[in-house]
Amino acid sequence: MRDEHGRAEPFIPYVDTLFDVHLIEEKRKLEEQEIVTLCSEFFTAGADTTSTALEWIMANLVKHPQIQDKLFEEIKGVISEGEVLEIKDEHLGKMPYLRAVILESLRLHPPTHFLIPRCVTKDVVLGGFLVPKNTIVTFMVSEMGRNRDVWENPMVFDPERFFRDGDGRKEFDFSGTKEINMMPFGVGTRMCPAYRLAMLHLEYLLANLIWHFNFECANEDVDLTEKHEFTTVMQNPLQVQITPRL
Ligand code: HEM
Repeated sequence: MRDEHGRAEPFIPYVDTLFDVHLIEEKRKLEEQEIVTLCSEFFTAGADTTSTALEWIMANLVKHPQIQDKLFEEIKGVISEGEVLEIKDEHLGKMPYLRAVILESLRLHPPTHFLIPRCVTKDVVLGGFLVPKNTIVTFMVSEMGRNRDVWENPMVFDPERFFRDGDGRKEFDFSGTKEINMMPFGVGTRMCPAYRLAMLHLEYLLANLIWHFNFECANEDVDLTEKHEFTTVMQNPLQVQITPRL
């Protein structure tokens, strides 16, 4: 979707909406400093997460060249002759394997291994355990995506797993209203407000990178050891040899 200036919709409304926020209990609008803080939080929350996600995706595509080739073939099948310079958002919806590659990487290597902690507001019995009021609860995002009871061969990078359950175009349930088997963006009222933007960014960046270049490992093998920083990054950053595709 694009606005009247031709800009993709997810990029437009955030700052505008902050000017319209009305704090009902305090009966006031946001102050300038609050708007600046929210904008800065938005950049921090968005930049590291997206770049970390992209690094893990590229690492897996370098480690598994046959998956990179398959992705390139999908892109080639969508782009018609003469339309070679830039893959645009209207092409992305026709690339289910592209989306599956990104989902598979977010399952196995979610940029944030924990959600923002929650506090229990009243005593709850969950799975036979009492969770008392005021308990701080943390959700282990990476453990969910690697759960053997839910995912077959969870440590194998296999984008095809997102097709086995349907025709591959079935929309993945990010919000977790139907089922929750992974939650790279969290779920519920505090889930990542920018998950659509993040997916669009990743699809756009990845499709254009793979369309123009071939990525190969610059070392003996890709080391997928993790290191916990603000996001969970590669301990040994990815080093690649990049060749333009002819
Ligand atoms: C691959 C990229 C991204 C991932 C994996 C990601 C993941 C997450 C996660 C797990 C949370 C916490 C959700 C919860 O506790 O339930 C979150 C919150 C948030 N994210 Fe993202 N995010 C990404 C991209 C972005 C982008 C691009 C932006 C902004 C442009 C953004 C802005 C935010 C904000 C503002 C919050 C806090 C929401 C709140 O506290 O209510 N994120 N994100």
